[in-house]
Amino acid sequence: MEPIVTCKNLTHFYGSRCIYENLNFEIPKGRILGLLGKNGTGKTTTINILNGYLRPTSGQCTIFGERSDNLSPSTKQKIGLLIEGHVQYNFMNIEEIEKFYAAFYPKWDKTVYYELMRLLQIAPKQKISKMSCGQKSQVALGLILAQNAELLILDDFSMGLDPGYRMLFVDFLSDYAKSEEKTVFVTSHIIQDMERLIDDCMVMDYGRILLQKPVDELMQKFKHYSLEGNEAKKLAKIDSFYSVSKRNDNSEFYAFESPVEIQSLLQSKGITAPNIKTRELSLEEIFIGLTGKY
Ligand SMILES: Nc1ncnc2c1ncn2[C@@H]1O[C@H](COP(=O)(O)OP(=O)(O)OP(=O)(O)O)[C@@H](O)[C@H]1O
Repeated sequence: MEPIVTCKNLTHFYGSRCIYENLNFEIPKGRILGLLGKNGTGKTTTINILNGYLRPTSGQCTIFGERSDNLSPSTKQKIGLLIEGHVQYNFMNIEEIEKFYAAFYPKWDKTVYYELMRLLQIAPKQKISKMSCGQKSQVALGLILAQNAELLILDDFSMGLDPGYRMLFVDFLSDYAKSEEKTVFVTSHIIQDMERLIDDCMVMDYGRILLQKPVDELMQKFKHYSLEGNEAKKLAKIDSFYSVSKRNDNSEFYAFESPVEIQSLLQSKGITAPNIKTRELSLEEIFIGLTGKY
């Protein structure tokens, strides 16, 4: 089956500044892809290209088989898009805004909207103007889900939500996407949320893509290693090691290799490490290990 989203050799420059070159990825039907990157690495740029708001400098992006910069109205209807996070019609209440939006979307499914509102304890008569920033985000998310789109593109979906509501929403979205076979592309700065939600991840650094992998594989293979003594200089010369540093009397690094492979790599570089320690990582720690602390 053809993937829902296909990006081939996507390259974008703002003026002479390269955001990235030759980005290739696909999102098969029913998968959730998370785009992770530090501030200003190009996540919103990618979302704008996907939505056809921005034409890439070169390369091509297709959605449901059509070029993203020339989508037909019927294909646009299949895409639910969260860009700003907030609903604008402050004078309406929860029920009124649902009815208003329903008129624009032929496949509108109010059940999912009211289910989410109930879970988040937002009453039907509650006025949007009297809601907090986080509550408004929740309404916006409910309205996106009710569109019953086949592809959901959610930029920074967790903006303004507190930890409890974020977890509620992430679990709700994850169950909903799996049961309805929705395809999802998300960005968020809150990486713990991504760990619970996404199937595949793409990590961006400034000017390039660092990595694309299924999250399970990433979490299984990428580990933190710590060995006694200051060997940071030698370790930094090993290309496959990430974020080599010295901490107190230890040297630390991150790598995809297994402990056995690490031992033989170290031996080949003349480093003896009888007491090397390995630690499994959360997705947030993996992100820091891959991209560095700053
Ligand atoms: N229209 C534009 N013209 C010139 N430069 C831009 C434009 N839009 C974004 N940029 C620059 O391109 C880079 C990537 O921006 P983008 O908004 O895609 O990053 P992001 O990963 O979404 O960031 P954040 O995590 O802060 O939301 C940033 O350095 C930004 O300043």
